[in-house]
Amino acid sequence: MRPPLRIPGITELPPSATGMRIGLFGGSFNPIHAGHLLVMEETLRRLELDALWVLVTPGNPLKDNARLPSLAERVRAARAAIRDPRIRVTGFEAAKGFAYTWQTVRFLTQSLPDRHFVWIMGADSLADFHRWERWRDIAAALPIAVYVRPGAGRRALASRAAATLDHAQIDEAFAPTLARRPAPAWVYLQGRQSALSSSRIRAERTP
Ligand SMILES: Nc1ncnc2c1ncn2[C@@H]1O[C@H](COP(=O)(O)OP(=O)(O)OP(=O)(O)O)[C@@H](O)[C@H]1O
Ligand SMILES: O=C(O)c1ccc[n+]([C@@H]2O[C@H](COP(=O)([O-])O)[C@@H](O)[C@H]2O)c1
Repeated sequence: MRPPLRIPGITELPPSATGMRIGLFGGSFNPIHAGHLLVMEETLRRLELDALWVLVTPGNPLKDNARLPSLAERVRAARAAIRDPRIRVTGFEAAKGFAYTWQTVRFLTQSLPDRHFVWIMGADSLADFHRWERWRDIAAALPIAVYVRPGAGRRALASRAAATLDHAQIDEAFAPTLARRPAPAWVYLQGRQSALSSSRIRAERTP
């Protein structure tokens, strides 16, 4: 029998977790803000997820991470900001030595094949998704939910990834079925929006 998988920050993974629908929300969270919390709340509800795992990245490979606060600080702040017990925060990618999302996705989908994982991203991330390492493998490994973000919608829907995956897009009316669909499958979720961004918060902090 497979030994139980331990992921720091993700408490129990009981046998009853089989079939659970779990959202994976990766980010730099430098810092976490109300826009992130809105995406978590809305995707939990609209995708009818059982749980959501916040994956605090050691560093987005497409960003300059020279001034990124430590992983521990960002994990701590994210935990302090989140009240919903269905949401767990982990920085486990760093401990595993994963620099790229395809590695995280492959590890989780292979280690826990009886869970239904969905990757969650804001619309700005879809616009750049074709620049992610092995992005086609990510899209082939698990369904993806893209959440609307002010100023990013047009760029996202006109992006290379959206065009390549056009055949796999489902109507948002079917969002509750997304997690159980075979990949590739993705949905673009419209809804309440937040114009907040970490970069704006950082800029306002700088004297
Ligand atoms: N206001 C928002 N609305 C929708 N999605 C968002 C919003 N803010 C962040 N996201 C999404 O949350 C995830 C993590 O984002 P991240 O931690 O980089 O925050 P950010 O505000 O985009 O940061 P920065 O401004 O430094 O780029 C990404 O998928 C991003 O698209
Ligand atoms: O794997 C990649 O090439 C890759 C490129 C850009 C972003 N990502 C991931 O996308 C998530 C969002 O990153 P960020 O910085 O926009 O919050 C986070 O989990 C990153 O590790 C991953």
